[in-house]
Amino acid sequence: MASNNNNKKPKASVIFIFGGSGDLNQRKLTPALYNLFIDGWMPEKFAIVGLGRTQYSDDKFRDHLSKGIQEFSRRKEKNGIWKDFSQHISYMPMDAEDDASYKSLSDRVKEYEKDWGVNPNVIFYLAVAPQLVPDIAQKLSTIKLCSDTQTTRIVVEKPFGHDLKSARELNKLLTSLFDEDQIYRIDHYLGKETVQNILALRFANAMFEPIWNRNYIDHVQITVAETVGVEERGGYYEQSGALRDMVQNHILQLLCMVAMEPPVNFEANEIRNKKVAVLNAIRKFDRAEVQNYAVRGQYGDGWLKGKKVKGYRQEEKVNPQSNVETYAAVKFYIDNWRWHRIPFYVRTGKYLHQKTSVITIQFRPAPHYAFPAEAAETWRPNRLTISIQPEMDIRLRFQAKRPGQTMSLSPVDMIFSYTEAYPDEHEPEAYETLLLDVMEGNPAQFMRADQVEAAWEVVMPIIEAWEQRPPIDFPNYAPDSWGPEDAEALIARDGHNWINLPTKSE
Ligand SMILES: NC(=O)C1=CN([C@@H]2O[C@H](COP(=O)(O)OP(=O)(O)OC[C@H]3O[C@@H](n4cnc5c(N)ncnc54)[C@H](OP(=O)(O)O)[C@@H]3O)[C@@H](O)[C@H]2O)C=CC1
Ligand SMILES: O=C1O[C@H](COP(=O)(O)O)[C@@H](O)[C@H](O)[C@H]1O
Repeated sequence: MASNNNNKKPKASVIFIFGGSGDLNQRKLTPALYNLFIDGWMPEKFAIVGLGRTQYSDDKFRDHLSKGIQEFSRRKEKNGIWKDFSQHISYMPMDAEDDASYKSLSDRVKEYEKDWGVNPNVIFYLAVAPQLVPDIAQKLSTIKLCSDTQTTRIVVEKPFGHDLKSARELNKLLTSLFDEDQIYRIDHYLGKETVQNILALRFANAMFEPIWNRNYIDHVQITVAETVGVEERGGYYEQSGALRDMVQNHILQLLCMVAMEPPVNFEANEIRNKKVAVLNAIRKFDRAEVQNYAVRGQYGDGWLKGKKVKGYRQEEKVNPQSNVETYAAVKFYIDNWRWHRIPFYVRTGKYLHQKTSVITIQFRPAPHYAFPAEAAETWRPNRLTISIQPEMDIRLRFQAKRPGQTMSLSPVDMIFSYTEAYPDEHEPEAYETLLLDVMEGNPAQFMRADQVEAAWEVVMPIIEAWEQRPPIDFPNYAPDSWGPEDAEALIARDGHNWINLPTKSE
C-alpha cells in the first residue's frame, strides 16, 4: 500500500481493543495502526482505547505500546510521530466479565460523538482468548453498543472455534447478536500483500485463465514452513496442533485463492461465495482412508541454525507424552470440473529447515518431446511459483536453449520481484491492510460464517481419525529438517516431490 495521497480516509473511528494489554496488540495491532497513521490512512478523528484488567494509566499504557513499536513495527519512532499518534491512545481498566464495566464504554463513545460532532465507526477488536469471546459479544449486545449496524463492527481473532461443532455454536451466537456484515472474522494471511496479489495475477491477466485447470496443471503445492518452534505458546498449541493452527484457516484460504472461479466483481459476498464453493467441493475423506491422504509429525530435540532446541514434548506447558502434531501434510482433491483429479499437496510445520510460504503450480510436461533425451536436464520445467514470504516474488520457470552449438536445454526463471518492480514502495503488514478494511467497512477479505464452517468440515475427518488412532512414532522429525519421512512418501507415491526453493543464502 502506498502513502495515502488521495485524501480518501475512513470516517471517524473509535477502536476499542479488548486485550489491549496483551501480546497481539503490542506486537501487531498498534504497530499496524501506527504505520497507517504515518502513511496518512487513519481518519482525521480517531481514538484507540485499550481494555484489560491490568491497571495501566494512559501514559503507562502508551509507554508499553511504544516498546512494541521499537521492537516489532516495520517503522520505528521518528521525528516525534509516535508522540502525535499516541495522543489518540488511552486505556480503560476493566474486567470483560463484569457487566457493570460496559456502561463506561458507551459513555466513552458518547463523549467522542459530542467532541467530534459526528457519529463515528465504533469497532470492538476482540484480541482475547477464545473462551471470552461469547461473553463479551453477549454483553456488548445487551448494552446495545452494536445496535447501529452501519457503524459498529466486531473483529474476532482466530482460533474461530475448536472444531466444527464449536465453530457452529459461536457463529450461531454471533449472528443472533449482530448482522453478518458487522462480524469480521480475521485471517491475517488474507491481508498479506502477496496473497492479495494472487487475485491480480489470476483475474487481471487473460493469459493464465485458459491454462488454469486440469488440462494444463499437473498438481499444486502449498508450503507454509516455519523455523520457529512452539516455544512459550505450549498452552495454546496443546489445544491446537498444526492442522487447526494453520491448515484449517491460512492454508485452506491460500488454496481457495488458487482454486476459486473468477469473481464477477470484488464485492465481499461475491468473493466469499466463490471461495466457499471451493471449500464445499474439497473431497471429504472417510476416516478409514485418512492415512492415505494426511501425514502428521512432531519435532524432537536437536539443532537448529547452530542452536540446541528442545523437542516439542519438552516445551513449557506441554504434556511430556503429547500426541499433538507440529507438522501436517495433506493431499486434497477438489471435486469440480476445473480441478478434476488434480492433487493439491499442502504442508506446514514448526522448526523446519527454512521459513518460507510458497505456492507452486506445476504444469504438465510438453505432450510430445522432440528434443533428444540428453538435451534436457529436466523434462518437467514448467511451473509458476508464488512466493509469499519472506521472498516476495512470482517466477515462471520454462526450458531455454543454453548458448552454444548443441541443442542443450536447461530451465530458467522469469522473475517478478516486488522490491525490484516497486523500489520506492513498501509492503504493508497484513494487519495494516485488514484494519483499514475494518475501518472502511469492507469485509471481503474476512471470513463469512459459512466459510469458517466449510473449512472445519474439510479438516474434521482428519482430526477425528488422528484422535482415534494415536501416532506410534512421535517425535518423528528433527529440527532443521523438512519434516517426517512419511510426508516425502505421501507425494512420492504420485511420482512427485516437494519443491524446496533455495533461499538467497543457499
Ligand atoms: N499474539 C499473537 O501474535 C497472535 C494472537 N492471536 C489471537 O489473539 C488473541 C489474543 O492473543 P494474545 O494477545 O497473544 O494473548 P495474551 O494472553 O497476551 O493477551 C490476552 C489479553 O486478554 C486480556 N484479558 C484476559 N482476561 C480478561 C478479562 N477477564 N477482562 C479483560 N481482559 C482480559 C488480558 O488482559 P489483562 O491480563 O490485563 O486482563 C490480555 O490483554 C488470542 O485469541 C490469540 O489466539 C492470533 C494471532 C496472533
Ligand atoms: O496464525 C498463526 O500464524 C503464525 C504464522 O504467521 P506468519 O504471518 O508469521 O506466517 C504461526 O506462527 C502461528 O502458530 C499461528 O497461530
